[in-house]
Amino acid sequence: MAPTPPDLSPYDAVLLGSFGGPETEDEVMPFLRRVTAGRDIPDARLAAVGEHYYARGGRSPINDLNRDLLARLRDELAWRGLDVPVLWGNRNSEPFFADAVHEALDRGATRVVTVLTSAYSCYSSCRQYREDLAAAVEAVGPAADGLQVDKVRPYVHHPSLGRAWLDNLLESLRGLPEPGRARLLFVTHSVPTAMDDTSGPGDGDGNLYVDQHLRLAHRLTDEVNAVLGTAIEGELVFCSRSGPPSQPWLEPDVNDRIEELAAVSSDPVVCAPIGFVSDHMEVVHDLDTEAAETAERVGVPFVRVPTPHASEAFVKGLVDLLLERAAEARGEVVVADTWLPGDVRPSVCAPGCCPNLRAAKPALCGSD
Ligand SMILES: CC1=C(CCC(=O)O)c2cc3nc(cc4[nH]c(cc5[nH]c(cc1n2)c(C)c5CCC(=O)O)c(CCC(=O)O)c4C)C(CCC(=O)O)=C3C
Ligand SMILES: [Fe+2]
Repeated sequence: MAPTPPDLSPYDAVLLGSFGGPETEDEVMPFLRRVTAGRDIPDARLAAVGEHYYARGGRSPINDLNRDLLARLRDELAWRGLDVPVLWGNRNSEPFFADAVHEALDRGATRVVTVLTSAYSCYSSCRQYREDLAAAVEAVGPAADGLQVDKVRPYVHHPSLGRAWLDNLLESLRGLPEPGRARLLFVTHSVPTAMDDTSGPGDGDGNLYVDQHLRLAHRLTDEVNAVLGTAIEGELVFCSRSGPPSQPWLEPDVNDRIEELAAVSSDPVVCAPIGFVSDHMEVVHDLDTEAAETAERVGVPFVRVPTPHASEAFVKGLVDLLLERAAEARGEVVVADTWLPGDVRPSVCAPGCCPNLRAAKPALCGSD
């Protein structure tokens, strides 16, 4: 019997949704103001982050990486015989979500399925994207009345993401003279503790953001040790804290932890930035530049594990997630593929999940 051909109906367009970044020096300050509008980010922090961008000619790697991801998503969809427009939109730089909505309408789309470059649950990783999608549809006006925008579930649990990280971790560890002596630091973006406390469906205990990272970190550590026959220890650390010093953010900071570890051992630290899917500024600046310098200063070897971006398994997994979402939209019974213990999050967010702690705003892709 021939296998059933993949079916993306009822969707007639795919949207790759991302954070965005500047591409020229002139775009740096407007981008930073857009990202931090209405937030308590000290001026000194903004100036410092501006310098990270200026040191690279004002160009963040994120948009180029997304152009590449877009091309590979198109190839993978075409390879599976799926002929749909694949659009790209960002929260904080061109093409904005509203540009993507215009393009969807121009291409005759009526129902769009979105996949984000953010895999986790919390306000910054999920609801803020949903709010910005709602604002974009609103800004386009009546022309967008017939357009429905859905998204795939937070995909930290998906086996393809886990396996892409596992492959990259094994390759990095095998490059060391004594892999068993490595210390694994799983790195993600710090957020205010209040944002982590309220992350999740709203009827639970919160802390879903940290919990999802811990589950992926544990599984990866176990798999690595099983394959290599080692007893490597892994832990979760954070990067890119901003906010005023008075506001508590998730800790420990990756640099502080490297210093602490160096005080007791000169074993190598292997940093896997599991909070990110590609090498954007948090990775190339905060890890490859800053954390690498910290490690050098305190005398421990530093290795940074490649992000899943370039992995074929990762792109195939994103297409599997789009197809899973389509089957769900058609009312089929879907058993979500998962690599981690604990609940898979739904693709339609619950009312009040991962709340905006400043102001309630309309959001798409939810049941509220
Ligand atoms: C959880 C999370 C992710 C991961 C999920 C996802 O991928 O979305 C993420 C990604 C990113 N964050 C990015 C850039 C920035 N984030 C900032 C500020 C903030 N991020 C926060 C959280 C997150 N951020 C938070 C709580 C703030 C404080 C202000 C606020 O509450 O909103 C600032 C302001 C300056 C500063 O304070 O650092 C910048 C410039 C870029 C682009 C990098 C590039 O250009 O290559 C990317 C991918
Ligand atoms: Fe950020």
